[in-house]
Amino acid sequence: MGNDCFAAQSLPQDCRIIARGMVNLTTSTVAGSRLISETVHAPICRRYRILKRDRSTTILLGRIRASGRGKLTADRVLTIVAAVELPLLFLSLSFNSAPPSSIAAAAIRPLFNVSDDRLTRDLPSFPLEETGFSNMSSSLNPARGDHEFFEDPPTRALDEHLVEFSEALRTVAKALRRVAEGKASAQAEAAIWKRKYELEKERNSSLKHQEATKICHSGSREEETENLRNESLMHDSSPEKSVHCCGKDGICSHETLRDGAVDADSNKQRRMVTRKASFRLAWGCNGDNSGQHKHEVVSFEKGNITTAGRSSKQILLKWESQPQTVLILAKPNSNSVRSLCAEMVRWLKDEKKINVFVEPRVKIELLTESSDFDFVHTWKYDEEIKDLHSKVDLVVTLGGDGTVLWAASMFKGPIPPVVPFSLGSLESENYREYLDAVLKGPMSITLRHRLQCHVIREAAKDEIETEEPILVLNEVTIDRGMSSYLTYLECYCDSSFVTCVQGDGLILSTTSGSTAYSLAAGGSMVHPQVPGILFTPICPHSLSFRPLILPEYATLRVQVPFNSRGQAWASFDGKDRKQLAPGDALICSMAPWPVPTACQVDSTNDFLRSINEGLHWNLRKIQSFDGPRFVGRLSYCFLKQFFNTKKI
Ligand SMILES: NC(=O)c1ccc[n+]([C@@H]2O[C@H](COP(=O)([O-])OP(=O)(O)OC[C@H]3O[C@@H](n4cnc5c(N)ncnc54)[C@H](O)[C@@H]3O)[C@@H](O)[C@H]2O)c1
Ligand SMILES: Nc1ncnc2c1ncn2[C@@H]1O[C@H](COP(=O)(O)OP(=O)(O)OP(=O)(O)O)[C@@H](O)[C@H]1O
Repeated sequence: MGNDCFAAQSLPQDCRIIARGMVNLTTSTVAGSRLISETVHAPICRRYRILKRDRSTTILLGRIRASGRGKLTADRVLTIVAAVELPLLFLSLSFNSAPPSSIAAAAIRPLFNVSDDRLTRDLPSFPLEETGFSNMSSSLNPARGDHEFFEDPPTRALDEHLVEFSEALRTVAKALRRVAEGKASAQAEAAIWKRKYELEKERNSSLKHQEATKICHSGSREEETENLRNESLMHDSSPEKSVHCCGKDGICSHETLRDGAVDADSNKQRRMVTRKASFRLAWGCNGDNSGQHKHEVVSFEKGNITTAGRSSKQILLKWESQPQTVLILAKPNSNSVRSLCAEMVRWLKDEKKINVFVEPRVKIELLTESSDFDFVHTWKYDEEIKDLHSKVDLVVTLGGDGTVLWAASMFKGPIPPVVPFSLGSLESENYREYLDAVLKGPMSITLRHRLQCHVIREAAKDEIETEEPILVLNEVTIDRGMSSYLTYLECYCDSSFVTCVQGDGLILSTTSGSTAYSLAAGGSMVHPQVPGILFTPICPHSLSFRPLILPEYATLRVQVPFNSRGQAWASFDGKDRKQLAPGDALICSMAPWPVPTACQVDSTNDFLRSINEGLHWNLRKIQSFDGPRFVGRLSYCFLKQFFNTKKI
């Protein structure tokens, strides 16, 4: 429905518009020779009444003062342009004096194409006190209220017609949304296939260079590093030329870097040509550093299904060439972090001969401290962050969990291994030893899965481009924001309806994020290597709404229905809040780029230590024992024996 116009000449003192559905009205009033225009949005009175509700349709009755922000008076001539949005069902006018039939007919005819007779007969009257209009009465039918009016048989016929029309429009809207969602999931799938293709390409090139690798492996590590350096400096070659791969089990990473930028900070103005260090991932048993690669085997022989060996064992990262570039990300506004950062930058440069990147803010801080830090690299424009993953071998974070989240949010695609330095657990004097071990490898890592979120806007349903996907390491939250109403969210999993969330909101969390907001909302704590998506309601207004854990391959859709009383707000790892209007949806699936984080011991040990030390999980006073002595003695003997035989 486009813009329908009607003109109402010689308006009486006050008028009201009753609108069902959403409507934008532009009123232009002529006062003397002046034309005053203003746009009045439908929910101006914010008084909605739900007249009908079923699964697909909710009809809202909104009462709008046509005069909006200014009163209309008899000496003004009013022109109303109704810019009608979906789903407009009904629009009528009523006036406190003068039969309005001709005016209303003029109003309604272009909208609904109904005859004058019908309109005159159907025109309603409403109890005026409800909307704050005093001393107003209908000249047509003063005794009938709006409820009565909507029960009126001829109007009901019109109603049905309009409901049908609205439903047709809703179906079209749904189809368009499905197209947009299809596109979003196709994009995600394309990214996965691209990654697979890249891995396959790397594997093929590794086979080609197997001979070269043999020679490379026969030399010492130092020689290898030296060779690689020389080679990278000598050859301005293509990635394929300079790739070295072992061709063994596991996933190899070989990407070369040609940073053509002139190092402006250096007086030498030399051209920096560095190679991104390659590494190999191997799966083994817990604590087994042999790098044994176990595949999950599901066999089906003679009708018996058996599984042998699980693939998700501790993952080891082995460097195949020495890392040369480290990005240090430091928590702002902390003196201890700042001094540790300066010390670490100097140590990496002087002792390890490693190129260091920091954020522009940190470089300024370092230069304020001493001009010696001009060797430190940084970037000028945010767009340069996009290429950072191809330059950096390792990311070191100095701060807490928030700094790891910050690091993850900087890399909107692949991310190099992250070494988190939590200041509480790792004192500054220990960092050399730990970082030295990490640079040498092999190191245990945890692949922390991220979620990929797409916001699909109802308003942009017919646009080809959707909003950029957002990656989260902890969770995406959809909550009620400032609104005091319950959120009302419809949730679907792979196009199956899951449930409606009525409460403060919903958290879709990764297993890494299971110890963060999801935990506070009653979700379970899940080992980060367990592949899954946590579905945790926030303060649900239901006694039986328990949190769920869904498989990692699920695609979840959270939809704000049209009949939601309030809007919803999505936030990503506690940041970047986005408003979701009725009709908008958020689609969430596992991202193809996990965050590899270095372990202090191994995944399980780190996880259990973090919940015990960080969250004081199940900390309870030990029960006092005052039973008969011999039982105590027995227990003591048993424990003594146990500790003597088992070394823990
Ligand atoms: N009620 C809550 O518990 C609540 C409310 C809002 C946000 N959060 C969490 O805060 C996170 C943002 O963290 P921030 O540091 O930027 O904000 P912040 O500085 O407000 O820190 C929030 C706290 O959550 C902890 N935290 C973050 N991720 C964690 C994880 N994976 N496991 C255990 N603890 C974790 C942090 O250590 C910090 O103590 C959000 O992703 C969300 O999970 C929690
Ligand atoms: N490099 C950075 N630039 C901008 N903001 C950052 C950076 N690193 C961390 N932050 C932000 O600073 C806040 C605090 O960081 P962080 O959580 O690491 O510190 P913390 O709260 O002291 O540690 P913990 O997680 O142990 O409570 C977080 O909101 C995080 O997003």
